[in-house]
Parts: sequence; structure tokens; C-alpha cells
Amino acid sequence: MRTALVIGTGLIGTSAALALTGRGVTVHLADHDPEQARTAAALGAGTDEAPDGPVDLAIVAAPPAHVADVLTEAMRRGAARGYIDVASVKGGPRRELEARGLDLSAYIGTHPMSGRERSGPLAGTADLFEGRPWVLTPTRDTDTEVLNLALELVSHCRAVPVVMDAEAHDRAVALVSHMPHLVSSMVAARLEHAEEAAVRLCGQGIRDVTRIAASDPRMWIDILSANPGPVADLLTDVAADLEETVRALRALQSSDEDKRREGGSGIADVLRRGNAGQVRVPGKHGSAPRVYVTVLIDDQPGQLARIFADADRAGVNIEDVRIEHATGQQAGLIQLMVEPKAAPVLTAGLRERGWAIRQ
Ligand SMILES: NC(=O)c1ccc[n+]([C@@H]2O[C@H](COP(=O)([O-])OP(=O)(O)OC[C@H]3O[C@@H](n4cnc5c(N)ncnc54)[C@H](O)[C@@H]3O)[C@@H](O)[C@H]2O)c1
Ligand SMILES: O=C(O)C(=O)C[C@]1(C(=O)O)C=C[C@@H](O)C=C1
Repeated sequence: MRTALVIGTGLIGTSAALALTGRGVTVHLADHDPEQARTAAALGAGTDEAPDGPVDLAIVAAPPAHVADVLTEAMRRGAARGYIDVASVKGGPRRELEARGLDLSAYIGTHPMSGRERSGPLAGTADLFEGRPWVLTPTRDTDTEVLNLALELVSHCRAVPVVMDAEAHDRAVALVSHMPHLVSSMVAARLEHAEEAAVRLCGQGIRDVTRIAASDPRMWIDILSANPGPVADLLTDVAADLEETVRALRALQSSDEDKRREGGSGIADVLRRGNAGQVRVPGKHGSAPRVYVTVLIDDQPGQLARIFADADRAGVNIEDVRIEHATGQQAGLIQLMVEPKAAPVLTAGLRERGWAIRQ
């Protein structure tokens, strides 16, 4: 691929454009708000000048409700040899395009399974998709050349291609993305009017559970409106678990010992099922789950660089990093994500070099 056109230069469009530009592809940037395209260009994601002729691949990264219109317009003017979109839902946009009677052989619906709770070009990064699944939904009518262009994009972004049928994709993301998003919002909503004295105590647990609740509601209304059935079915199951859990907690308040025992086993059951589900969450590249080694650091310049150098000396590859700043203190906790078998090696290596490890 030599040239690409990104239409919609927010978080996802800019991230893809940065990755492609970094691999030597000439990227043209367009957005219905020209300021967004200018910002993406200023970040080094490409040029906001229109291409002279058709590009190799047009990447539509507009909100889901606009995807079909944007693709229709781009296809009708022959903007590219191949077209993809990156919307979080796949069945709806394809059905809309089919209803317009367009030839869809040059189009593939795709979805990178990576994002952030922030929107806009300034949130974009070239490595956003690294090691993450990127779903492709070709059909038997898809041109092989277009499939190859899409695979090249995924490879330039260092993501992992996963081929799926659009409807199966929508059912899967209802489970791993859309339902969890709503549950996160519901947990975060408990904080809206909570007492400041309670909110001040927020630790990493609630930060993990509520991070995605900070996302743009307009985008999520689009996503959920395009996949309501499967999400409603899953929330029905969550509601049943909630009901059971409330019943178990009430039983724990009882003065009757048998009831308390029953309550205890109800709670144990939901926690056990939670453990069993959690271990199935894959690490990067779809590999086995990773674990965190937690290190106490002083809030001083150079600490992160030192810790990485010491991890390197211990021969351990750090997969991901999270930093938690303790409120009102000049210290923080850094969590280094590693393969389970590397955790004891890293712990020993860092202890040897004077770092305080937290269990
Ligand atoms: N945010 C995520 O975590 C995530 C992850 C994977 C896929 N996606 C999908 O990627 C797409 C973009 O999401 P985002 O998070 O980058 O959103 P964003 O709000 O950061 O960016 C969307 C951009 O599209 C532009 N736009 C809106 N309507 C347009 C139109 N008609 N023509 C051209 N540009 C238009 C907006 O001005 C904005 O710059 C969505 O379809 C979303 O479902 C999002
Ligand atoms: O991690 C985040 O912030 C996301 O929003 C990521 C996430 C997800 O649910 O995994 C959200 C929606 C996208 O369609 C794909 C990725």
C-alpha cells in the first residue's frame, strides 16, 4: 500500500494514520470538521490536502451512524481501490450499504479491538492497536486485492487479524465490549451523588471498573443503538446474577445460621464464576493471561527509566504499565504487566536492585 485516505480523524483514524505514516505510506486526512484533520496533520499523521486521484485504501473512522453515508459518498466518487470502516458494530453498516444497492466487492467492514475512553486526534497514538485483535468481515464477494490491502493495514498497525462474520462479530462484542461498557457506566453512576468523603477513597479497583465510563456518550448511543438485542440479552443474565447476589447478601444478614451459610455459598459461587471467567481474558497477541508486579516508586524524575532499565537487566519483557498516584503523597505504585512465569524473576531482580515490591 502506497497511499491511504482516512475519513474521520479522531482517536481511531489518527492512530491508524500515525501507524501508516510511520511505515512510509502517504496518508491523506479528511474530516467533516476540518480543524480535526488539521490537528491530525500537525501531529504527523499525514496531510490534510486532498489526494490527486484514487488512493489504495480509504479508511472510514467516523461515528457508526455516519459510516454508511461516508462510505457511499467515497465509493460513488471513486476515492480508492479498497474501502474499509472501523466502526464498533458491523451488521448495521453493511445492511445499510446493501440496501443502497452498492457494489460491495471493494468494501470490508473491520473493527480494531482497541481504543480509549478519550476522543479526538490528540488522543491518537501510533501504537494503539499493537498486539490487539483487528476483526475483518469479508464476504465471498470481497475482492482478494482489497482483503490484502486491509491485511496490510492491520499488519502496519501491528495488530492481529481475526476474520469473522459480521453478525457473529456483533454478538461477540456485545459480550466483551458493549455489555461491560454499560455495567461500567452503572457502577460509575453510583458515584454521581456520593459523599465526597467516600469518593476520596477511590483506589485502583474502582478506577479499573469505571475507566471506560468516561467515554463519549454520543458515540456509545450510536454503538448500542446498532446492537440492542444481544446487549439486552446479556444484561438480562447480569440482572439474574444481581438478583441472586442481593438475595445471598440479605441471607448473610439473617440471624438464622442455615440462611447465613446459604448466603455465603451464594456469594462464593458468584466470586468463583468471576475468577473462572476472568482467567479466560487473553493477554496481548491472544496469548495466556499476564500478571502484574507492583512496585512502590518515589514521584521523582527518572524513576520510570530506572525501573525499565532494571527490568531489562533482569531479562524480563514488560508488556504494559499502569501508574497509580497516591493522593497527597510524593509516591506512587507502578504496576508492570508480565508473563506469569516472568513475575518471580522480575520481583527478585527488582528487589536485588533496591526496589520495594508490593504484593
Ligand atoms: N473509541 C474507541 O475505543 C473505538 C475503538 C474501535 C473502534 N471505534 C470506532 O471508530 C470510529 C471512530 O471512533 P473514535 O473513537 O475515533 O471517535 P472520535 O470522536 O475520536 O472521532 C470521530 C471523528 O469523525 C469525525 N466525523 C463525524 N462525522 C463525520 C462525517 N460525516 N464525515 C467525516 N468525519 C466525520 C468527527 O469530526 C471526529 O473527528 C467509530 O465508528 C467507533 O465505533 C472506536
Ligand atoms: O479501552 C477502551 O477504552 C475502549 O473503549 C476499547 C473498546 C473495548 O470495549 O474494548 C471499546 C469500543 C471499541 O469498539 C473497541 C474497543
